[in-house]
Amino acid sequence: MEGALTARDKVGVQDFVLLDAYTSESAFVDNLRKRFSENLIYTYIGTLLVSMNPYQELGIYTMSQMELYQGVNFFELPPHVYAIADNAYRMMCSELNNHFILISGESGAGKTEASKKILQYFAVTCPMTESLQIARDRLLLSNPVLEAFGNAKTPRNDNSSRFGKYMDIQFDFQGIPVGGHIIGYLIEKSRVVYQNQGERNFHIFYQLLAGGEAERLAYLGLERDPQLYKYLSQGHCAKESSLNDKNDWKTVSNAFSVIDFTEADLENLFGIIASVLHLGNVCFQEDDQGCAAVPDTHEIKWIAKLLGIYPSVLLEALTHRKIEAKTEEVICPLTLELSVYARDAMAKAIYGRTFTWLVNKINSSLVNKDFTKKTVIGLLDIYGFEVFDKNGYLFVLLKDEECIRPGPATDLSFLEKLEEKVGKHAHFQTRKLAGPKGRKRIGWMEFRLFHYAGEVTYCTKGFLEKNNDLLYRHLKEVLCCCKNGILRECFLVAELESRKRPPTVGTQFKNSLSSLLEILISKEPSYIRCIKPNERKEPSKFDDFLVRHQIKYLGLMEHLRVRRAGFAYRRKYEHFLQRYKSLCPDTWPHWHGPPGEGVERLIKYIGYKPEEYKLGKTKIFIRFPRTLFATEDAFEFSKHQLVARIQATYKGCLGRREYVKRKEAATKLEAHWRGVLARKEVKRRKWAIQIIRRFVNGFINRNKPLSPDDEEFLVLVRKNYILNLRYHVPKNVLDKSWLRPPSILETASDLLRKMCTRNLVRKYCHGVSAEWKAMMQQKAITSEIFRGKKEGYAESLNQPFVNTRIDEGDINPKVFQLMSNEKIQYGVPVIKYDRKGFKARQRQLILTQKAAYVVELAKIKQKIEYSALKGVSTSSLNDGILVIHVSPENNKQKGDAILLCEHVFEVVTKLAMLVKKENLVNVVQGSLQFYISPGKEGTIVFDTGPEEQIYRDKNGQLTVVSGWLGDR
Ligand SMILES: Nc1ncnc2c1ncn2[C@@H]1O[C@H](COP(=O)(O)OP(=O)(O)OP(=O)(O)O)[C@@H](O)[C@H]1O
Repeated sequence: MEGALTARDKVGVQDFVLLDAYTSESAFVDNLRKRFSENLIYTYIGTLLVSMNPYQELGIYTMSQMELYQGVNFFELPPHVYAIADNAYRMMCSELNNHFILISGESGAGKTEASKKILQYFAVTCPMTESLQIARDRLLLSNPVLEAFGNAKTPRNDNSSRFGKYMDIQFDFQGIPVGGHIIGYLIEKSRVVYQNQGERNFHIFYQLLAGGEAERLAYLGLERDPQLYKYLSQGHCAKESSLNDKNDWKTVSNAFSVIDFTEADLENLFGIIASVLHLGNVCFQEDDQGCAAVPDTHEIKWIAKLLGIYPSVLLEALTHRKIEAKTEEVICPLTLELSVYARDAMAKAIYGRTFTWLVNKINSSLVNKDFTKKTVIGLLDIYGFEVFDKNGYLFVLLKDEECIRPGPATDLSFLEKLEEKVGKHAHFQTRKLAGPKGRKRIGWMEFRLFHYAGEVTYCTKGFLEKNNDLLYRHLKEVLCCCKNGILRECFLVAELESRKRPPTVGTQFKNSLSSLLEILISKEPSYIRCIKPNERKEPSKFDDFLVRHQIKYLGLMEHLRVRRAGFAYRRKYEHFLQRYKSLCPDTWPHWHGPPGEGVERLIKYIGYKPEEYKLGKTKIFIRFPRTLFATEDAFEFSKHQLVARIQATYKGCLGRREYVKRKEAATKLEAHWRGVLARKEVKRRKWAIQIIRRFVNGFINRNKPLSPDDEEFLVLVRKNYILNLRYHVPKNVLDKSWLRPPSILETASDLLRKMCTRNLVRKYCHGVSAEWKAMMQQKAITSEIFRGKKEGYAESLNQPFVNTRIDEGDINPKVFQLMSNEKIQYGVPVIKYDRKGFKARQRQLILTQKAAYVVELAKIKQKIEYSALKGVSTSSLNDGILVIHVSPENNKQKGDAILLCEHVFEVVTKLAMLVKKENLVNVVQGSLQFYISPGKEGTIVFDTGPEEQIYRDKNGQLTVVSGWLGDR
């Protein structure tokens, strides 16, 4: 596609600057025709775009085309309206300045279409955020609404704009369209009440009738047929096949909802539109006095209802006029003609002001409430110049004078005034001033101007009236008091109070122009010149004459000549320097001298040849586009390097900043941490000092009464002692060991020791059986008897007493036998038990029954108590001799028994326990006496020796030798 496009562009030249015969109008037209025949409707003259209306869809406004032109250098692609839009946009973004695109051309040449294409281009290609989409939609949808109210069908253009329009599109710093502002200039109000043959009123009337819902029409008192309305049918083309009013109504209704119109707004708005239609149908009749009267008030009632006025008040205002005479107000009736004038004036006034209200309303929905700095691209679609047979209006200031002149002013007097003032001007002619030849072509009421664009004849009929644009005060008062919300805003009571004459159309136009100039002067311009190829709106038809005519009055040849002869490009020094300063080290990044000198230095550095440029007072002029393109290319190239450098510098800067930040943070952290550590250390040392001090004090005051200084020390001592004691607690009752306490803990230690012993004893006692207990009691008695008295006692402690111990060997008959063998008649009392009691003592030890032993002893006990047991003797040495002393009751009875006993301690203890006699046991040292029977008494000598023995010595004395201790 692109390739094909490029190939087709070879048809003719795409920039008139490249035309060889650039002074020839024919060559110019030829080039246009050639390209037009190939559907190439756009051609450049330098940066100006010439656009031919193709009157057909060419498929050159697609999304892919928009993408193609986005961000591309102006001359790199074939000429296009998108290239103009993109160029302005990119310049605005890069230079952050304001731009406007001026679109001019005759009516029907394609200005409105071009501005719509530009708007769409921005809407599609500019960056967008979700929140700003609504602003974009409103910008786009404001167009159909404005067109419905401000466009109309004319013979030249089915959708002719009947008002001047300037639209600002506002962009934020990122190039996002964020809002807009529209200025409407001088809507053609006269169209509301009158249309020439082949023309229509504004579209909205027809759209409402064709598309409005039945209920809405009924509410407004309207019928669908536009022919029924005088204001819609004068041009005899109310139903135009090329226009689809029904569909357009839908578009407009939808747009209303997006641009924040409320239901009340719409009711008021269509109330006004319907009122205008009803007004047109109000008919007047002349009464007998020649005054105007309304025979049928049907329409009046509808208007009164829709605008909220009393019908009688409205009726009076349409047929009467208030005249202020000194202090009085006089109401006088109007003639039929003046009533018609008043009616039409009212229709024009309410439509005209409603249109202004509409523009303001749209503006308030487009306003961007963020007040950050915006850059704008303005779109100026200026009125199409129309060359009619009769031109009814010319904006000449001189006219104004005639309107406000005292005395009767007529159209003829105006013409005379013109002749008087500008009659001598070469471009002005009237019938009177024309020569005999020209006179035939010009009427009495006409004058002719020789415009740059061509000759135009103007008719002065109705001139003053149109210029006056007067709405009778009476009607104004009525409208100021009406209930319709929109009209209440449009007609303010303050206006009535002002005695100033309202500005004429001419003055309004003049004012608009000067304010427009002010808006434009601060912006960078781009131009689009639209050309209409034929009058019949036919595609592919190229009317040489018509085109030539437009080329002429659009000044295109002139423009081309200037381009070729002069300098293709001119730029203020500041802007040029600002853009290209990066190309020269002296001007980059800042030039501090005058901008002109900076530019000089810059172009010298980049090597401009003298013939390529000229330096003016404030601007540089570059002769050839190629010079500028080369500079631009160099700039593009340097941009990348610059970007890299800026990026590197910026990154470096960021890096350094980050480094410094981190370093500072690290230093802070370090300092803080050190502080924390130091404080901790100080605290620790302080604590240590205190502890040491207390310990020292503790040592010093160890033997003094307790003082706070010793406390720590004591705590430690206590703690240590207690902890140590854990491991040295005695394990049993016999263990008498105990950890030596420090002096301060002696009392505590004693207590603990007692507790411990008690505990061990309790534990021990719990574990002691009855038998064991009994034995222990016996052992206690043993202790009483023998402790410290008899050798071997300590060793005996470990030997338990056993109830079953007594056997034949226990009370050993050995001694007895020893005695009897020696024929010593020692009698040993034999204890015998029979059931009849203690009867006999036999010389026999008959204790065979172990169990009987105790029993026998028990029995013996009683007997011995009664009878003869006097005591028991043992030696203090380590022998087993036991002598039981008995005092015989008679001579027959034997006395003491001498026994040798293995377990002497046990036996003696048990005996003592049985007998219960105090001091029963006698532990003797050296020897003991015994008595068996008279004459048989003797001594037992106890001795120690290396060997145990018992023997009788020569004297018959019994000697008992016990082993040295340790041997047993
Ligand atoms: N680029 C185009 N492609 C296709 N058709 C176009 C193009 N430009 C204009 N037209 C056709 O020409 C008609 C008239 O164009 P447009 O309304 O833009 O003229 P204009 O210059 O704004 O006229 P006026 O000054 O009367 O408003 C459009 O309705 C459309 O049918």
